[in-house]
Amino acid sequence: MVLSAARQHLLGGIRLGAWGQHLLRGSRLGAWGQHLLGGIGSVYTDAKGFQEKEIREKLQAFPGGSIDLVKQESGIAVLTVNNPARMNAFSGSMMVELEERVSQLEEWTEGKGLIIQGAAGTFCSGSDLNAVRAISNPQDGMKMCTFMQNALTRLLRLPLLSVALVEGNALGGGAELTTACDFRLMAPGSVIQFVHKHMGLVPGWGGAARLVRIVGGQNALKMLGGALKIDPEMGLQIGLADGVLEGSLAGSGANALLEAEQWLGCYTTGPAPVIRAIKSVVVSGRELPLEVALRTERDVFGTVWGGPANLQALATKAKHK
Ligand SMILES: CC[C@H](C(=O)O)C(=O)SCCNC(=O)CCNC(=O)[C@H](O)C(C)(C)COP(=O)(O)OP(=O)(O)OC[C@H]1O[C@@H](n2cnc3c(N)ncnc32)[C@H](O)[C@@H]1OP(=O)(O)O
Repeated sequence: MVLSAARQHLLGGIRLGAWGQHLLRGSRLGAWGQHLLGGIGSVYTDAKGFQEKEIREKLQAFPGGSIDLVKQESGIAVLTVNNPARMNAFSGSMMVELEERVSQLEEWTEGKGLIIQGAAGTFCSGSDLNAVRAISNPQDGMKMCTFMQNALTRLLRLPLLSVALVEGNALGGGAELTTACDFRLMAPGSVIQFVHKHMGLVPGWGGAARLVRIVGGQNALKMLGGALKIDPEMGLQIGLADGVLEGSLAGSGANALLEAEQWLGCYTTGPAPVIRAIKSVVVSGRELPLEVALRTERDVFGTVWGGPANLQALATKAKHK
């Protein structure tokens, strides 16, 4: 395949999942279509001076907790931020595990949806403050941010419809993590709060850039400037929350998860290639200049046109009443 200089530039740092690699071999897809269907990857690369291995080793020096992934037959995976003794704060090793779980999801070609939750009824209280204290110099802070921006960008670009199931608190980096999902569902009594100003900081995991795209610049300024506690009602009002869990079902982790699965199921019902193509055209529309997005949409369209689901729908003379 011969790539133009511009295409090569665009491709810099992109990691293909297995599906993307498969499509790459002799397919009709353009470069972005290939990447989108495989889950396009990184913002930073070794070539751009990002020493991932070095940062990974540094983060591993701060252990504790885990990031647990369960891929279900239904095509919906559940990712759990698990460090309940610290209200699910992210240790360094959990940051590394998050990146590894994202890699596993990039390889999961049968997947359609993803739910991110915290263990034990609360979402995530951000970075582990013990680790934060140990690396509180600008160089190390920027390295950690680079690593997390990469992981969260790849997470948001997965060809899966993703939802953050927010129970309890999503604070600091935890609030940023909610913005790396397509949707946010809030349980009664839950709070999303960018506490960064109170810590003398701004978001660094890409949370500010994503927040502006979700709620607009005005609301983002208010949320960051006031370190506002966003409850479910306010979340719905400003478009941060896409739904609020029923009070009757909330309160127990298992029920909240069940409710989130039902909610997400409204959007993930159908064949995986179609659901993944839907996410891919939305990512391209969200992230790319219009002309590139249009070409990508055409290319992704080509993967489903005349495909099994399309032919079956044509054969059954579907009516959409
Ligand atoms: C801001 C930028 C940065 C980034 O983007 O990377 C960050 O995210 S920094 C972290 C920002 N988050 C915080 O500052 C959270 C601080 N914690 C709290 O406000 C409270 O602990 C709260 C509201 C999460 C829970 O309050 P609650 O009264 O219900 O419980 P405890 O305070 O008793 O907490 C239980 C236990 O968890 C420990 N904990 C909580 N959060 C963290 C954290 N982020 N890092 C490390 N440890 C945390 C807390 O210290 C308690 O431990 P204990 O040994 O019992 O004292």
